[in-house]
Amino acid sequence: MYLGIDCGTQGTKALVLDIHSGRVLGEGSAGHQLISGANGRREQEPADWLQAFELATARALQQAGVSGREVLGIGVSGQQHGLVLLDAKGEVLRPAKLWCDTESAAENAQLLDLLGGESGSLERLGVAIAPGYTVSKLLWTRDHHPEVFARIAYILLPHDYLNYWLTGRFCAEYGDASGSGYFNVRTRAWDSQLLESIDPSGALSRALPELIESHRCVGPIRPQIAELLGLNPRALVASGGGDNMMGAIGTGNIAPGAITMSLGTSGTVYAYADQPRVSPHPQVATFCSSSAGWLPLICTMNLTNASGAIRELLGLDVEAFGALVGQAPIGAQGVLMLPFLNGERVPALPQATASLHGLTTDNLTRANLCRAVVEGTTFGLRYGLDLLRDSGIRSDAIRLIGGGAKSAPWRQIVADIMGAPVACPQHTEAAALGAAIQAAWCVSHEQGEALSLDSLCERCVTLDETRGAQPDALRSRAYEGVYQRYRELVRQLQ
Ligand SMILES: Nc1ncnc2c1ncn2[C@@H]1O[C@H](COP(=O)(O)OP(=O)(O)OP(=O)(O)O)[C@@H](O)[C@H]1O
Ligand SMILES: O=C(CO)[C@@H](O)[C@H](O)CO
Repeated sequence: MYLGIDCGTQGTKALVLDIHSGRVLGEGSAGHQLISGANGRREQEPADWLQAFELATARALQQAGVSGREVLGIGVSGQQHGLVLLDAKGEVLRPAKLWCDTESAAENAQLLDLLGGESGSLERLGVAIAPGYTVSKLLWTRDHHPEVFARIAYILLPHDYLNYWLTGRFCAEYGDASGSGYFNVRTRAWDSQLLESIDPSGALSRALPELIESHRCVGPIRPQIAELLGLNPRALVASGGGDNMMGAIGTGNIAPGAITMSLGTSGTVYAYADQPRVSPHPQVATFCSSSAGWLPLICTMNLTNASGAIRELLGLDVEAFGALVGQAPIGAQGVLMLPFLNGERVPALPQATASLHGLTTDNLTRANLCRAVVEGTTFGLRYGLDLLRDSGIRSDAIRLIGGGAKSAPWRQIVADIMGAPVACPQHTEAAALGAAIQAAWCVSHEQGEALSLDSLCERCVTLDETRGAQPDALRSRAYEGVYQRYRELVRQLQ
């Protein structure tokens, strides 16, 4: 048995994978609190993640009906880019700023200037640092909390922190590290010099963890944590990775050709690449994968947070919301929503606010509002997919995951807007599944009987034939006009 954990924004999900049958035997989840501020602050207490880890694990084991003592390995997936700061004793110094924090957007702009703009950043790091990346949070901490900054002894990403809690070892792996903004994706090494421009004393560079390969284990679980979680004290903890990297493994996206699209709190679209072919488009992030390759990705910051906001405003549950989306026609009778409630990364509009366009007395209906938010958020993903396509990435078929993928009308809208067939894996908790699969891969290496990741994915990732969607040429054509209107409104905002 392998345990896969995904520490996300809204909560932690856990699942138990039987590696021989490739079946998920049980799943569990537990929520997290979000600390929000009007200035774009989005933070979480790492202690919350630990509590949720414990609860979600207990629930998954209970549903699976297996003893935790059967667990041979644990894989952890985490929200990318979050900043966890520890003091010399390994204690958390302050709440973690998250991937969706835009309070530090000004610091990102400052660092981008230092790097010579987006082109300078692309040339030096292989990625153009964007609001939300870890590096800007370090500069923000220096300028807003100098007393905390002075005590930094370890800099970790969320999943690195959970691995540290599990094993007592400070380390990082390439996939998640590549989203830090102080990592060179071509050479797969930290860019310590960039950190020295934030702190010339060199203390930040010294606080960076050691990097390990994706197929390695961090080490055995600490006895007291094994006892707390009711797990096998000999269980090994895998390198783990960022949630998108793990989602790639959990959708079998570990070779060029496939596209994974996630309709979660963030919207992401990503592919696998076996070379770091850096796109000339600064909004395409050529991250490393957590399967020994690269992961060109685009990320939108407004997806189910925006659909959820409209849904809650109208007092609807997800079923009623989906039914209304299905009732409205393509283009929501002229109602178009730019859903940038949280600022936006792709298109690059960190300071943008959301807006509704084209309202008249005739079209202001609940159904049109629901349709407009789903279409508006999906257009953001199309905008990103166009950038990926323009960078030479194939998108013959889309593997759709995340909460929004549970909605049949949304799946059809994705197929029509992207002009590509959509398939959903059996397990939409792809990041937790990917983490469990990666754990089996890492443990097999540790035991000297290396399994191929390919064969593991083939066994554990299956598609759900009942939840696919095919694009329809007529509908796709109808969407093209609406999408061009979206692009024009985005251009005006830019
Ligand atoms: N049928 C549905 N239609 C529309 N939205 C849905 C549906 N089912 C779930 N959702 C939304 O999906 C969201 C959760 O998605 P998901 O679990 O993928 O998020 P996530 O990004 O993995 O979470 P986290 O932020 O914790 O990482 C919730 O906001 C929920 O309202
Ligand atoms: O910021 C990104 C990707 O760059 C998000 O997808 C987070 O990983 C969400 O957890």
